Amino acid sequence: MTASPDTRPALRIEDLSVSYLGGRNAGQPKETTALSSFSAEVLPGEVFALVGESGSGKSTAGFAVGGLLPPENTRVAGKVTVGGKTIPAKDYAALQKLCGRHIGFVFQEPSSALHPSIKIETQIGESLHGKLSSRQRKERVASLLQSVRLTPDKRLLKAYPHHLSGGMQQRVVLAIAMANRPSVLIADEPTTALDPTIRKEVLQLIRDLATDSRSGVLLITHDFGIVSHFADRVAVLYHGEVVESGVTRNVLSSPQHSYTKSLIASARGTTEELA
Ligand SMILES: Nc1ncnc2c1ncn2[C@@H]1O[C@H](COP(=O)(O)OP(=O)(O)OP(=O)(O)O)[C@@H](O)[C@H]1O
Repeated sequence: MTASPDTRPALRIEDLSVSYLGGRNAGQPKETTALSSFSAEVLPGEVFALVGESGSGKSTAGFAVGGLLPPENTRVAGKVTVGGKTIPAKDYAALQKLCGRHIGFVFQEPSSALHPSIKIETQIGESLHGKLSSRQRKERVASLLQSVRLTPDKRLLKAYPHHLSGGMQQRVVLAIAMANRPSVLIADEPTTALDPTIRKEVLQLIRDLATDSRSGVLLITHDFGIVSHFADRVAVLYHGEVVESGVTRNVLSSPQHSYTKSLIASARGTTEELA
């Protein structure tokens, strides 16, 4: 039986392995295995967190899904299914074609995702695929801005990124990432660079966008406090391997692995901040 579109995973990753050839720094071994046989499914409308400390391979997983790893020094195996298409992870070009349409990305630094000398209205408008009249384009831009809780007034539409706060910039990046109603949004440390007072709002917005749009969210974070507040399910990554995964509240209430326990213990501050 074929699964109906809404029960089909938003993203399926099967046996994804990634090695970097030649270390990042002098003295590192010639080949670093960053990810070993990683598999995961993100369902429509859910937030699935990938959590681990620095170097555990989280960003590598997100980049691999979008075909965004440097081809000259990576070796990749496995499969990615998104938007109803299954693509070998080593076919970087085919995966890149899905970016912007079936896969949206949000990274840590909003200012580097936005063009510094293009107005907000134009940047969002240009990210919309398909044939649209200029009136339809304007309407979609306004509704996208509203969906990220920004008022689409003239002042914002005609603003350049540097006129906006970091939190507003990240909302604009989210509007662009969601512009073509992607199957999956990959959010890699989306609030790490933001002021602590607005982190909760942006995370709640990502949570609500998943629910409202039925996009799946792959939330990449080092912080179990964020996971505990905003993720439905979680996979814990340690040295490129999943050591534990499950429904967030179950993992939180009875973590099985000592590494998971240490991540939970070190997140107490954020858990309180986000409460
Ligand atoms: N361009 C690169 N060249 C060589 N090794 C790399 C490169 N990028 C990442 N690595 C290695 O791959 C492993 C996983 O790195 P990755 O950045 O995916 O981890 P991460 O969990 O996202 O960490 P962080 O939160 O610090 O970005 C690490 O050992 C890292 O040193």
